[in-house]
Amino acid sequence: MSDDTFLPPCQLYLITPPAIPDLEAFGKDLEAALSAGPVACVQLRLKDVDDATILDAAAHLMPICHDHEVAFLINDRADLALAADADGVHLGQGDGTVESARKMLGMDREIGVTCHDSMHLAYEAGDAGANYVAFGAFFDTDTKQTEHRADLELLTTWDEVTEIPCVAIGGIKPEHAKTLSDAGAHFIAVCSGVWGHPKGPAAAVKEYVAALEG
Ligand SMILES: Cc1ncc(COP(=O)(O)OP(=O)(O)O)c(N)n1
Ligand SMILES: Cc1nc(C(=O)O)sc1CCOP(=O)(O)O
Ligand SMILES: [Mg+2]
Repeated sequence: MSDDTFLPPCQLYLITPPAIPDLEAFGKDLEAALSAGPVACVQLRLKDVDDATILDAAAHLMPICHDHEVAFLINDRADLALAADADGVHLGQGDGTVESARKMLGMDREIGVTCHDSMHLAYEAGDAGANYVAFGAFFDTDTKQTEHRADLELLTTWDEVTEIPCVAIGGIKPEHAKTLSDAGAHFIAVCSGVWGHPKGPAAAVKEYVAALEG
């Protein structure tokens, strides 16, 4: 995700829905989404399911991502990222330390860290060796109950003071993409805006990509 020599200024980062009742059907949606335009990363974010379900979903979805040269990360659990041979893990503030995830995953896998609306948390994550930091929520979202609201200035300041990429997340619709990119986001992370788009995920990806290029 972070070692390409030529990258557009801001790329799309897809988050899966928290429940995937039909893996076959979701795999087709994912294939359509990734065929529609450039996506940097997909994060498997299943909630309230057992480990076997996460590993089964990873085994099904990761090859689709890799066929498109898209990184595949697992949310919350470095141990499952390792067991699934995923490209990395996304850690929240309660999901364990970067240091212990790094010990488990080594240097070749990505570790991203939720930093809410806090430069302090972002510096801590960066110092601990995170590959990216995530700020949010930028907008209202029904995907998750959020307690923090990030602003554009955070992205701009972070972009000015560090080389570590930052992700913007939370209620991001296509019309927000350019503003976040211009402010300094290196990735915009989207769940419902893609999987819940009335015209389907492929149309959604096209809209986000066009907005980012716009
Ligand atoms: C890219 C990205 N940013 C933030 C989050 C949120 O992570 P976390 O705070 O651990 O909350 P949950 O997603 O686990 O509910 C994320 N998953 N991805
Ligand atoms: C998983 C997640 N984390 C957030 C944070 O603010 O840390 S907001 C969020 C939900 C992202 O989904 P959508 O694109 O549907 O709003
Ligand atoms: Mg988490």
